Amino acid sequence: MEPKTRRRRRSRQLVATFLRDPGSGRVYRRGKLIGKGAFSCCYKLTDMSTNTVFALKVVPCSGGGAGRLCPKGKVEREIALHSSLRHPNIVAFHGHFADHDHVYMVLEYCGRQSLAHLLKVRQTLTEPEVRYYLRGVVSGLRYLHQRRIVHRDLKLSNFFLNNNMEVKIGDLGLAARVGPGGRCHRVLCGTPNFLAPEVVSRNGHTCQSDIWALGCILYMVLTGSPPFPVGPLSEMYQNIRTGLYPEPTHLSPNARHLIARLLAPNPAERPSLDRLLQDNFFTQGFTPERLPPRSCHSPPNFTIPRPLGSLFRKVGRLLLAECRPPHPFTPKEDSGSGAEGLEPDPMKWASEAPLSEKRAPDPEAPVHLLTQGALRSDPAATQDPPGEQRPVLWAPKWVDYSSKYGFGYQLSDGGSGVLFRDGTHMALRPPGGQVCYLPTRGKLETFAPRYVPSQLGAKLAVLRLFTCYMERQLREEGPPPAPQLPAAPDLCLLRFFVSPQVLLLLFSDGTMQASFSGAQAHLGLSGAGEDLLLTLEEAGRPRVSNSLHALHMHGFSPAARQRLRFALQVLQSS
Ligand SMILES: Nc1ncnc2c1ncn2[C@@H]1O[C@H](COP(=O)(O)OP(=O)(O)OP(=O)(O)O)[C@@H](O)[C@H]1O
Repeated sequence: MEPKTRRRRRSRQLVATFLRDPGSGRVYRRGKLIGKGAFSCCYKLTDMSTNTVFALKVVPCSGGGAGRLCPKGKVEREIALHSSLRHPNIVAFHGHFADHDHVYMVLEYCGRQSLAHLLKVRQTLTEPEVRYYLRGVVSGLRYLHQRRIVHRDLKLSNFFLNNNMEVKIGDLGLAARVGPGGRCHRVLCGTPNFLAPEVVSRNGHTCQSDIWALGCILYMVLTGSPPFPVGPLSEMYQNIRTGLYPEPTHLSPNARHLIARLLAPNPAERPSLDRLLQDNFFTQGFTPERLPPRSCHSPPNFTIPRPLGSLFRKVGRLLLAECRPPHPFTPKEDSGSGAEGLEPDPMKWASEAPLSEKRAPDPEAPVHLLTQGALRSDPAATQDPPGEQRPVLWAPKWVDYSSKYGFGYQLSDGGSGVLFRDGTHMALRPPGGQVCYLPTRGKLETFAPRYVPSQLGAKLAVLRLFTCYMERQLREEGPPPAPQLPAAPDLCLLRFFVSPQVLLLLFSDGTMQASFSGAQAHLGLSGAGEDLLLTLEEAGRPRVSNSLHALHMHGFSPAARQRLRFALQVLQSS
């Protein structure tokens, strides 16, 4: 017997290296063999005049060709149907021609093969990836169904991926238009363990039979195995008819619920494509806008999901840019005297140039308070928000008087603090008003209010004045803040950045706060490690906190994502 490799090489040579489409006059160069199917082979193909790369599907139409002979009429039906379609999530059909031995279809080249190839490497996919791929598939399938076309062979190997990881439904060899009753001929075709109960029972394919296949696919990509494993046909078909599959208990409740909806034995109970996208599985989890090519080999890293990663990089840059050498604190005439000398002109408080433009302060320059603000701290929530309700410490009010004294803030636990121009920090801690002074980082001095040393009197006066001002002048809308865990005595503000649109604060416990004046919104990152907590708050909406671990598992909701995008836009323009 001839060695296998030699036989394969010879059958491949049967497809010429240069091919001319007599209809268009285009000349193509055949490239390497991509793979072989039951009735066809697929090659890489280059248009000689434009260098565009395509996939060439070659179907033999006489004995001795590239593969098994295709049933008569099948390829013509495939061409007639596929060539009429144009959609970003369907493999594009660019042309066809034939010679004595073969029919050639010039198709869009999908350089990253198919989801079947990907799953073979990865074993299972993460929920955000599955949402991403399914969104594309649903979009392509909706297009087909709107044209009364059922695919009838939806499976992972027919979901192709181009170089940009965009998913494309391909192989329309079994696709057919449904008749007036919404059904195709009552034939048993497709991949056996993805067949819907009505197809197994020979009641014909409908659009809902494709939806069933999506259920099988969802199950398979999340668990790594099909819901109805190949086995004795009668047993498998019985399980399909009754919708009996191993319960994937390790999946999220939303994933399990959607699988159950899709694998409803009664086709009428399966969701439509539009309803499918409204399922909690889609609406309560984050869907990446694109996936990196490396996700073909390993799970993409959603630990800091987009756009959060970019946002924190930007925050980091802005805060570092604000990092100036400490400047001596010389209140001179204001020293120890209390409020009068410091009382700023309220008209000037918000009228100066943004701090992003400011230079190192000139001691002789007139004193203006540059920026001030207040954010609503606890909007009335009428229902439990998704996510967690852990107490989060943040600064709803602030005063920027850094041109002369420092930056003051009030914390949600009722305490307040000032980061002085000389880099020292002083805070008043509730309930007794204990004074916590940090002359340098890591060195904490605490005093009862009456025993503050006289050399710190000026700073205490500034702190008191700021506190008083924030309490009196900067009113919050809505109810007073909810009770909070008190801040640690050594908590201090490390950095701040103020522009007309945004305030950024970085505290010594790693808490980062970004507050957006126009939208009355704020986001914060607090805690550490697995407990890192992202808090989003917006006027009129309940505050939502999510651990980064939960975001890693389930991703952002669309609303949270939108808020983060907004935050990023604001920061980028700062
Ligand atoms: N448009 C395309 N771009 C890139 N690769 C493709 C394209 N179409 C098919 N392929 C690849 O070519 C190989 C053969 O595909 P083909 O459609 O001929 O058969 P199949 O889908 O593997 O099997 P069958 O048609 O029997 O279900 C497969 O590996 C497939 O991933």
